Amino acid sequence: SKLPPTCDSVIYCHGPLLDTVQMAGLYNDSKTFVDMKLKLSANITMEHFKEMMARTGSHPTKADIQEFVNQNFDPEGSEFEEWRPTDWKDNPAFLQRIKDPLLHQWASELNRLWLQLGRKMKDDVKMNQDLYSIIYVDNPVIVPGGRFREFYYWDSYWIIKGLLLSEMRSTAKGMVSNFMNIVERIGFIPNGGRIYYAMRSQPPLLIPMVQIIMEDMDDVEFLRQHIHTLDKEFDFWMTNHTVEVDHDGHRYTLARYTDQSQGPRPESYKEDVDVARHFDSNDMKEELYAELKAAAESGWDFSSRWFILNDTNKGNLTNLKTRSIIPVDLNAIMCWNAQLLRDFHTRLGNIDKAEYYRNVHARFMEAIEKVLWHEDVGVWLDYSLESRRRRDYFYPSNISPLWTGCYDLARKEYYVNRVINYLDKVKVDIFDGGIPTTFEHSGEQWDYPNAWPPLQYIFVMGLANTGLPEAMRYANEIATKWVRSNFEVWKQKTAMLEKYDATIFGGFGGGGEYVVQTGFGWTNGVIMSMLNKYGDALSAADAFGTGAAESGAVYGAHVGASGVATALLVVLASVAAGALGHVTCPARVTQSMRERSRGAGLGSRRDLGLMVYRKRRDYIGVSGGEDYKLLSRRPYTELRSLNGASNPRQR
Ligand SMILES: OC[C@H]1O[C@H](O[C@H]2O[C@H](CO)[C@@H](O)[C@H](O)[C@H]2O)[C@H](O)[C@@H](O)[C@@H]1O
Repeated sequence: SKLPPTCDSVIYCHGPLLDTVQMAGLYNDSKTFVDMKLKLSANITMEHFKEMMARTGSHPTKADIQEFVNQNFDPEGSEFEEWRPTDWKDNPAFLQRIKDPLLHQWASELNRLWLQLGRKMKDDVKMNQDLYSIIYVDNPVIVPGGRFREFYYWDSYWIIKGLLLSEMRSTAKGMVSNFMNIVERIGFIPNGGRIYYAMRSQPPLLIPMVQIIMEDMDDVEFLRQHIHTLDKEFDFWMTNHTVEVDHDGHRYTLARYTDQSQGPRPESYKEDVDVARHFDSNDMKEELYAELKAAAESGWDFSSRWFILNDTNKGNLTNLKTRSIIPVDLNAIMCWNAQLLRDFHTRLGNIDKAEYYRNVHARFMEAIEKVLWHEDVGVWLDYSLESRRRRDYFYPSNISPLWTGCYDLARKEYYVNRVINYLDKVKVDIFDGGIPTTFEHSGEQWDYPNAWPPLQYIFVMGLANTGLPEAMRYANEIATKWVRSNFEVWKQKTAMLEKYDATIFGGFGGGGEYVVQTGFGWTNGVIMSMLNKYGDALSAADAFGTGAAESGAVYGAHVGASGVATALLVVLASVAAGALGHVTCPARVTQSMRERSRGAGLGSRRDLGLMVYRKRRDYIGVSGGEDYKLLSRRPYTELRSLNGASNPRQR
């Protein structure tokens, strides 16, 4: 049977008007047109469109189409009025936790950015919803920024984290209340706050949003008032997104992203139609559109993570098979949701419901363990429904069960040790600008070399939450790089970006179908969270006076006193304790580091140059500075290849 369009509107979601305007390519960004406001009703606008088509013999020029749009639409952004969040304050308490004066000042400026990202809708939107593509909500929201002028579902989790640190409780709660209202009206939360997003969702983080609101405010009445809405959203995901997976003679229920609508994405209409030209039949084009929309639902639009070509992740957008992949992170989130709902219902005294969710949680735990965990690889991996095989590629989401606590906590050491070994093997900690999204250079924005804020957060907090020293050190190291690299961009541009470049210290993200956006909601929330967690010890630059990991991201072992003698003692003690494989100071490498350091103006450091070779990992620790630190974990070979080369960080 025929699927419905992305929404009913013949202006914003389907039909000849949308097709004519979007295919004319009037704007650099296809989203511009579908965010415009109608001057008159949809019916009258359609009459004007038909007249224009008749006048031009159904072959309007670009100028004819531009004139039609100018005469019938107001510019994008017409739905908002001036708004200053009433709960904004200039000195929230979390700032006091940040000791480094530069980072403290930066955090204070980030706190100020909420003032630029707040949006309140005009009353006219409520009264004349048909003239707008924006979905009306009662409470003002904080948007991501740039072209993203409406709420985004999963972005809002990190935005709300930041708002709570900024003590903007009423704005945060208002956003969650909007979501509750939307679930009641629409049945689930759309990808973003526009009607053209209303047939797909995004990673389901409403229930965790309520959890962080509860942690902050402990408002049981709020929970009681909305618990049924949370049940409803969870049901939506269970009903529409789960599949049965036969594995090793057992049947498991797991979730995946999908789409049940017809046609290209209205906000990227031309882009989608152009990719669909590779297919002849309408059915195949529709299959592609569904895969594109399912990928958008995942939040990773687009990525080689969703390509299947001969059971690999090679290819391009024509190879998208999002609906055939069971993603680790979605299932980790579903499992977490079930656990939180169990906790919420227990708190409210709803014993039967709590028992129901205890069961659902247990089933997700088992399915994640049996289908997605791999003892031999030492991590969780996405699963292909096509080949019934795991997809053994690195993604930060591979470790998301650590973040959501969806693994057997009684065997925590086992899982965490395996995961750390895995991370050492894939060597994702060698980059100066954070953890890359994948190792594939596809040109898509959720691929190498881009590094995305939510993924850094999931990665860092996942490791840190385990409470185990090696994992916490790893988390600290990545958080340090991320904060410093974001700060470097801020120093250059006074801007926060939606994504960065993992391979370049202070590098911008790129690729995909639109230019990198600034603002930026989740980026600010993630940095605030990291500064809140690590700000008591984190500095804007390391002991060498640079922020780059090249000269050493802080590894974490800060060992007082000074000098090589102390350092050696510490190293030997570490070896004795089994932390390092063996110690050697290869003269050639030591010499080259000295030269490089001198080149960087660091030659006067009297104790610079001790090298520690970590055999187990083939990584090197570098000592330096007044205090001894174990620093970079860059591979030995990479340090060698950097010898004498110009600084690769400079663009
Ligand atoms: O217009 C193209 C796509 O834009 C959005 O995706 C990207 O931005 C979102 C807001 O920051 C973010 O949630 C998403 O992860 C990004 O990939 C939108 O969500 C897509 O649906 C849309 O097609």
